[in-house]
Amino acid sequence: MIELTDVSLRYGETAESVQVLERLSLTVPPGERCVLIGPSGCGKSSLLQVLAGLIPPQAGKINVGGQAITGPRQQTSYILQDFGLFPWKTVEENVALGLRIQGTGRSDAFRAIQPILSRLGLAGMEKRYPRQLSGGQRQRVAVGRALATKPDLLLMDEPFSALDALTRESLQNLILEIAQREGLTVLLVTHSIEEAALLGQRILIFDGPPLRLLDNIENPCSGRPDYRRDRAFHETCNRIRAVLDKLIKVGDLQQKRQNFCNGIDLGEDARKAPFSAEEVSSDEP
Ligand SMILES: Nc1ncnc2c1ncn2[C@@H]1O[C@H](COP(=O)(O)OP(=O)(O)OP(=O)(O)O)[C@@H](O)[C@H]1O
Repeated sequence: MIELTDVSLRYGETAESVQVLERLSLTVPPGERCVLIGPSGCGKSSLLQVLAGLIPPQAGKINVGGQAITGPRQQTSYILQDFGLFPWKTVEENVALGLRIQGTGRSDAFRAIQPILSRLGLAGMEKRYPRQLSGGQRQRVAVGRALATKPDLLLMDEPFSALDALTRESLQNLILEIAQREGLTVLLVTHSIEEAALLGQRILIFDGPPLRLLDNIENPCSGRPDYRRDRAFHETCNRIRAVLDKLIKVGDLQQKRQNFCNGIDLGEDARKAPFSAEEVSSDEP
């Protein structure tokens, strides 16, 4: 179980400082795949980093699996958008890194990761360096490294955004299969509506900063075989899109208001522009 209670985070203390989290509370049950989606800069990555114990919040409590988070936790793995691989380490050294940090000897660690390498289609590539791999293979190494330490919580920050559509799809299927089989709790940040609908049993749509929950969409069919082709999948995509469209509309109107304040645009809609998504009705042009 993940529990955040009244968590606040601010970057910096000057006039330009950003309040990214403001008394944010959130609960994710064990084994749930939860997707976070929202505009760029709203604070999603910051939330993951706080959960990973990489950034201490100024206020509030974070509890993962009954443990208060005050720093990185052994059973939490974190996969970054840029893979986070060490270029000077081979595939097996990169995958075994977490185990080595935990104190496992080199040869034991290499033996332990063999099933994972096979599973990820990386067997035979143990001695290669990241530069000798394709983008999809590099991301599989990152997934392998995250899984090698047998985590119960997997945090992923736009893990597939740099990949081509086919590789992306095959890695989404892989994560889905592993998460279901191992009963992993997953928190995934994405900008892709389809990825959110495919992987998230629950989709949290945020605005910010500070990060604010706009909608919480239950998606119980996620993980069903062939869900991508299911009507329910497209309905979920449309629900997410409708909330995000509303946000974009607010952004556009706020920009017009800003222009109006700066004396650039005297349009009627600028003067009436709302400040938040709640103020925009869904049928507003
Ligand atoms: N180390 C930092 N110091 C100061 N400000 C930061 C820092 N990291 C992030 N920010 C600011 O905090 C806000 C939230 O950033 P964050 O990366 O959490 O957003 P995000 O929703 O993940 O964005 P994206 O989708 O573009 O990755 C942004 O305004 C960003 O500029």
